[in-house]
Amino acid sequence: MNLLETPLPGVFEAEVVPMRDQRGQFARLFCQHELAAAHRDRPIVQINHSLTRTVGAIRGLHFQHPPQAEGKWVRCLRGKVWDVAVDLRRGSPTFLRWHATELDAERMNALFIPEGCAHGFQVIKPDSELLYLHTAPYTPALEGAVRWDDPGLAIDWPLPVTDISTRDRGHPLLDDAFEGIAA
Ligand SMILES: Cc1cn([C@H]2C[C@H](O)[C@@H](COP(=O)(O)OP(=O)(O)O[C@H]3O[C@@H](C)C(=O)[C@@H](O)[C@H]3O)O2)c(=O)[nH]c1=O
Repeated sequence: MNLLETPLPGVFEAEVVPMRDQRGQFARLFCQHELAAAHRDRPIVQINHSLTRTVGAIRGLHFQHPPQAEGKWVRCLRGKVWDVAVDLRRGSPTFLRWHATELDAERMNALFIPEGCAHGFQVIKPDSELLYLHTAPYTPALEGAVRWDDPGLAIDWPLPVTDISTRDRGHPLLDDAFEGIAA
């Protein structure tokens, strides 16, 4: 596994080097030791999966507030998505900046989104499946979100949006008083 820094502190991309033979391949998807610079000693407490059918569909941008702020590893198991992390951490040198990378099932690369960053993605290939490893349990009462088209973020989505949940369409925009969330 190769761990790559991104412009956002604490956001990392992990590259996987699958072992191939005549039967197919074998790949290590998570290794606390090899990914320690990103993952540190956080636990993995939930593993989730999603399927998103339509090219151009967007999910996000989601995070959880403390005391259940979560880090998550996001990987595409089928298809390809444009995956984005948004820095909402109060006092961060990259506050309100975003970083995106393509997560491609053929590359098996993953993105680590730390506590205090929102996450979302847009589908590039139909029927894309994502696998999430979470460091905190899903806690609906502490869910937070920012809107995919917030002008204060100006995220450069690669495709027109073709599908989005009613909830994600309705998140409020950030206002000038927003100072970030404690991570
Ligand atoms: C996220 C989540 C949802 N659910 C339920 C709630 C709801 O009935 C259904 C679908 O939930 P959502 O619409 O929130 O699913 P979705 O929009 O796919 O939510 C996900 O979006 C991406 C961008 C992320 O980063 C994830 O952490 C997660 O927030 O599944 C769980 O039971 N556990 C979970 O961890």
